[in-house]
Amino acid sequence: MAAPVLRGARAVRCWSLGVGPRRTRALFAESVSGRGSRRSSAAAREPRPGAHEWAAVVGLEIHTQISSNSKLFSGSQVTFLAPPNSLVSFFDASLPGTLPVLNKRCVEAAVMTGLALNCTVNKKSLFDRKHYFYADLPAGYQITQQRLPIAVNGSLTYNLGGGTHWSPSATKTVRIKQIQLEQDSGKSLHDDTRSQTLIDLNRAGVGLMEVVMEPDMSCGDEAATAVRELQLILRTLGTSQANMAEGQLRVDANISVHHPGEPFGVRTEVKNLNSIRFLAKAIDYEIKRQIEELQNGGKILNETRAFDEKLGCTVSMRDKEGKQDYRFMPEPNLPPLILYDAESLPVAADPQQVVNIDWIRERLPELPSVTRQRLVEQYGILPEHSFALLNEDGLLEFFQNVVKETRTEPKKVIGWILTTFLGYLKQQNLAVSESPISPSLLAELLNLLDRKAISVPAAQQVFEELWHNKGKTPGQIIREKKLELLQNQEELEEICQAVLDKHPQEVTAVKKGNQKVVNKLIGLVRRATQGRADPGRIKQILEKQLQ
Ligand SMILES: Nc1ncnc2c1ncn2[C@@H]1O[C@H](COP(=O)(O)OP(=O)(O)OP(=O)(O)O)[C@@H](O)[C@H]1O
Ligand SMILES: [Mg+2]
Ligand SMILES: [Mg+2]
Repeated sequence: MAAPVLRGARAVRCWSLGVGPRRTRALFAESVSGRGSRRSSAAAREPRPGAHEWAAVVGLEIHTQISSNSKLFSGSQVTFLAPPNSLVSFFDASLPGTLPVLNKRCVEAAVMTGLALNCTVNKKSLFDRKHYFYADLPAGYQITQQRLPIAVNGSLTYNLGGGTHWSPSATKTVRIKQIQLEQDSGKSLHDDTRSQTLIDLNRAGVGLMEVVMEPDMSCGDEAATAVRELQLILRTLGTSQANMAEGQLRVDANISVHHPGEPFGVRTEVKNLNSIRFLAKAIDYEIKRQIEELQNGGKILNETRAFDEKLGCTVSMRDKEGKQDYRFMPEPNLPPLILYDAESLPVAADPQQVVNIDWIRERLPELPSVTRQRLVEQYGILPEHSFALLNEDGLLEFFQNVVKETRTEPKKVIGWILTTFLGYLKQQNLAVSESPISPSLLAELLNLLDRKAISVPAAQQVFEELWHNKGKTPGQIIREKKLELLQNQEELEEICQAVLDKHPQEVTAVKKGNQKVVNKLIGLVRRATQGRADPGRIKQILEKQLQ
């Protein structure tokens, strides 16, 4: 049962790609009932179930830069935006006679990432040379792990509903085939005015993890959500900053289409996608293009394509038909990479020289999926809110600090954080760390609201003031602007009566049974008190006066 359910759900998500929801549901029903049931001779003449349907298959290769002060095999520094060619050792420039020296920090990062992604970490892995010729690869080969990578057979779970429409059924898992350690290349900068290419080797030799996923996804939205979850995990671990805009995380998307029940189609590979939005767009475009191509009697070539951001389409770069021969060979200058666990660790081992998998496992931080679950249990907030708290850097800490300092229930605090606070930040494009309001100020404001010293609209007004006038406290603002809630019952009763006296028509309508008009009257009283009266109390008084 699992496969058709998944496929149905996937296709629904992708129906904008030309696979309509009605047809998708039909496919689902057919796949279920068709299984194991004998087909009548009339049915046998009908086209096979799924023959007119298309299913898309997506598999990602993700290159992510390891957070480390130095490169994978040399001591050169790793810094973003350093002057060109200022971070290049003799080894990075491939001078003869130089040898690679493996960076332990990069190995630990790959082990940690592998463990967080439920992989088996190989106690022995191997390095290989992958040859290709490009000006920004001075050695003519890249050191990678082709035969035996550092981690294999993992999984990544993500939720398509994420921060808005979370539901258990939108939880998906993609299998991870392997994680391999490899070197990054340099950068080629094309100078069109002088028609020349300039080479910057600062990035040459920086440590990368290539995370290869199995072809388990089926549209841009799934790929985008999976990559976002991976980014969050990498940042939580501290193994990569995974910032796509700075090139620290780059995605190659492999895409094919086929008729359900038939073997997978020929894949194309869209290289070097550097934003989540473009990743989703490129995949959805490519699925649509391939379906159209096949429907028009064409063929899909096993080719490498690029995404043209301006035109929003993919374009052919080079075909893989004559499969590029990378002439893989074992890297002769690096011995097998041996890792240990508590059991295999030699007694006299120098902790500086060995990597102990168990030691790393014990120090894994709380992973995002566990944090979310804890937040839901601890604070009673909705699962989608737990996603939203993790999606913004520093937001969870801010929320927790507010909760610590206020009597207001976390369930109410979350509303202020996700609607008001985040709304203001977004409007001004600010990070949480740049907020003009501290957690204690917001907590103070919520305490006043909790004590019913002010109304909700007045609290919004105080928030606005706090945001724009640094240095003031909620108490000061309330006094200055006279925003205290009207506590005096007699005064409030007088205001209510005055409103009723001024609006005889509304009074008659209510008396005739039109209860909706009461809301209008409450609004009028609120206006008369400049939002300083509690709506619940106004309602009570009005109802009494209208009897
Ligand atoms: N039929 C298919 N449709 C879509 N994706 C596929 C299909 N078959 C394989 N894939 C995906 O293609 C990717 C293959 O990556 P892998 O690194 O193994 O090889 P490669 O792309 O040939 O090598 P390179 O690292 O040089 O790009 C995987 O992410 C896998 O899930
Ligand atoms: Mg690959
Ligand atoms: Mg590839």
